[in-house]
Amino acid sequence: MEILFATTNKGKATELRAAFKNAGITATIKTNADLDRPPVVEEYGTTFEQNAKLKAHELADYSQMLTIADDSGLMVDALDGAPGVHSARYAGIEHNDHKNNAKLLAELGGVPLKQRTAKFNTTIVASKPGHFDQDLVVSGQCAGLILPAPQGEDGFGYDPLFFVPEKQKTFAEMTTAEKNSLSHRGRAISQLLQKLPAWLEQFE
Ligand SMILES: O=c1nc[nH]c2c1ncn2[C@H]1C[C@H](O)[C@@H](COP(=O)(O)OP(=O)(O)OP(=O)(O)O)O1
Ligand SMILES: [Mg+2]
Repeated sequence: MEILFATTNKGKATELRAAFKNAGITATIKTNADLDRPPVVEEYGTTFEQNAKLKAHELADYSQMLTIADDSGLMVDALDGAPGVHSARYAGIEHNDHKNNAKLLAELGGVPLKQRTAKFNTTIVASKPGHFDQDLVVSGQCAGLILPAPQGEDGFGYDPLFFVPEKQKTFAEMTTAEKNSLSHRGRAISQLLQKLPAWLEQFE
């Protein structure tokens, strides 16, 4: 089986491929980087589900492949749920992981650790070209704390700031397998893998 993962984020692709492999699924996962001139999707939705559908539908139309997309974000309680759906462009137009992390630390300046609670969400949509009314939608969440300084070198995005109390580690201090075992994305992927076989049967 060949699946397009409609993403420009290499970290997401690494995690999804590892999770599929760990579950014994021998699918070939392509991403936007494997396509010739893939469209750039404007993520103007107000929910994770809307943005995941925008990405899945545009790339499914373009590639005519079975396509999945992931829209994720970090909700920080002390910031009333920000950056949320705006997590990728938190630092503005010329955003990158480093600038986004710096902005998050600045916004939380002085807030004590106990009040730095946060939650990650991933929503994954699976879409079949021509059948967007039958999208499969799954989600996963993970609770943690935003540290006052980065810790760890692995992962991507906000990983060095996201501390998981049960493990006493940030996501950036975990292997891909360990992060997948408890992360928002790992949980969403396990939901996806549970539901995918029955969902695919509808189209046979
Ligand atoms: O596990 C994660 N650990 C740390 N940070 C994370 C994670 N998952 C998403 N993030 C960050 C990356 C991006 O700043 C934003 C999601 O934005 P989001 O639009 O879903 O992803 P993206 O623009 O990086 O890639 P794409 O839309 O092409 O799939 O939250
Ligand atoms: Mg994005």
